[in-house]
Amino acid sequence: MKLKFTKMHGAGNDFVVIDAISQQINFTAAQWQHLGDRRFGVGADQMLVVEKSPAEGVDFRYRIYNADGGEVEQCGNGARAFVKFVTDKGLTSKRAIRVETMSGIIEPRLEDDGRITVDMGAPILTPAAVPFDAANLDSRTEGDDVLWPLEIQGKQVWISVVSMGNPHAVQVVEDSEAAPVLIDGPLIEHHPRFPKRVNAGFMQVLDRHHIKLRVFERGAGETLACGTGACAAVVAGIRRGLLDTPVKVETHGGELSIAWAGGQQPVMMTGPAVTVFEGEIEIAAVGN
Ligand SMILES: N[C@@H](CCC[C@H](N)C(=O)O)C(=O)O
Repeated sequence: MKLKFTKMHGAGNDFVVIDAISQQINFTAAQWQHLGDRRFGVGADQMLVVEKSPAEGVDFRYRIYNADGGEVEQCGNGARAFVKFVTDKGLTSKRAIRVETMSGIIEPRLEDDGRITVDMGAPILTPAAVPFDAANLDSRTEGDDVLWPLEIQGKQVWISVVSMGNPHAVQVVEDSEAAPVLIDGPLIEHHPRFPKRVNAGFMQVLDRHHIKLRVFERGAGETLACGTGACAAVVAGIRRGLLDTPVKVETHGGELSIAWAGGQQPVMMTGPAVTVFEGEIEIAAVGN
């Protein structure tokens, strides 16, 4: 079939966005991988699929597939791209949109300056719900946070575990540029303590309102920015007593602003969404 798509990015985290209201989409993992492939397909960190929601009072549903073909629960930068997509395509005239994701309903809002703010909901901090297997581990506390020791190839790193609908392991590093993101990232992603794998964040604190962040994403490798990773890092940093809301998050692809008042308050993420080009690609039948 011929698929119409829009190539977009949010702070360099890039997406193939697909209107599944006017097109019938039922791809295999191999077909998602093909779309995400930077040499043989379009190339993207994630594929985003926009659908109508069957739920009352909800405007849309959007589904998220990582470049490895796996469907996942949440994507912060993707939520902003989604808003620009449905607005630019005339699929809604609302500025505040209720959208269903695999991990629940989020509420993005288009700002006057063109940036998008997303209410990402409250962070989930119970290890089992992340999910993280904390059995027989000796944790330590720092501020209000609980840090867990993770063994990776004979060394120990201390991580905060946070779910923003999807799982994150966040560690504080002295220098994010020198951090072993490409070596430790995949080991953390596949660590047996994370039964659904995990996104691995490496955060450098510059001051109480400013961090640098690199994220090795589950199913996509290191990306230029990760929205849920930025939310998880700021939550961990505030709980550890290192940061105060709001926090500017500097990534390799741009800046995000994250605000969180603590506890069960929602994490608010503001940042850009950009359309790169529109295209069409032939999708061959591969996989089941
Ligand atoms: N890039 C995203 C997160 C996408 C999903 C993630 N790789 C996962 O598997 O959970 C973001 O901006 O949040």
